[in-house]
Amino acid sequence: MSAESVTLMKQAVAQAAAQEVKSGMVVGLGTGSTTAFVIQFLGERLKSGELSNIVGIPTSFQASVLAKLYGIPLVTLDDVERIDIAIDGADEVDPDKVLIKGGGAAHTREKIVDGLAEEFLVVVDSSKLVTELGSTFPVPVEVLPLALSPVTRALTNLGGEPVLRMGVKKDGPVITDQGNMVIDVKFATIHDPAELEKTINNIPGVVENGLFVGLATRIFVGELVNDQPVVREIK
Ligand SMILES: O=C(CO)[C@H](O)[C@H](O)COP(=O)(O)O
Repeated sequence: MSAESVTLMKQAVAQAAAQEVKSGMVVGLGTGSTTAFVIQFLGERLKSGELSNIVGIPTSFQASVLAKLYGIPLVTLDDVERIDIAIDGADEVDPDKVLIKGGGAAHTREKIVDGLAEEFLVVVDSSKLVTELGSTFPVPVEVLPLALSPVTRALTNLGGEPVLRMGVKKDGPVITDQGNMVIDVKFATIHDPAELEKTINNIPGVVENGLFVGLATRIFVGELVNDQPVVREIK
């Protein structure tokens, strides 16, 4: 599929998701190329007066920069008692609505914000739908730098193939917004994602992993039908 087609699907699903936000809502702002469009569309709705009085909670430096660019007022978790809706992307979505996230190394803050939201709306293009979790994407694990070696060994002992994520246009590893590193772990199969999520997080030095189990409430999928972008919701 061409890059243009994927962009069309991302824009369509982002537009549909942005319509789910109502005036006065506290909105979790996800990270990635799909949610970048969501933030843009929310900003446009605010500017046109169609939407008013929303505030955003960013899940990353990227989300915060985009929100400021598009005029969405930002607050922190200290300022609000609830998050009405969080809209975020994913790297894989399985039939049970279990996700792998963290392609942008933002899964730690994403899990906090998305997990607190009354509604967590996932926005993906159809390429992210998988029948077997972990078949196309490794599980990202954020780790404190001092614990890199023991955590890597522990992940190997769990049956994974850990690879330290390296920067692009930057020598050395990717550094997260929290100042940590990311190990991408490929598992041959993931039989019990809930158990694996807990087991990985139980390794001393692990901050958070990208398995999102039981958090997504709605999934919007953008796809192309007869070359036209359409959006469907997975029930
Ligand atoms: O989890 C994420 C960032 O940590 C992203 O939501 C995920 O990687 C999907 O990104 P994109 O919309 O660019 O495909």
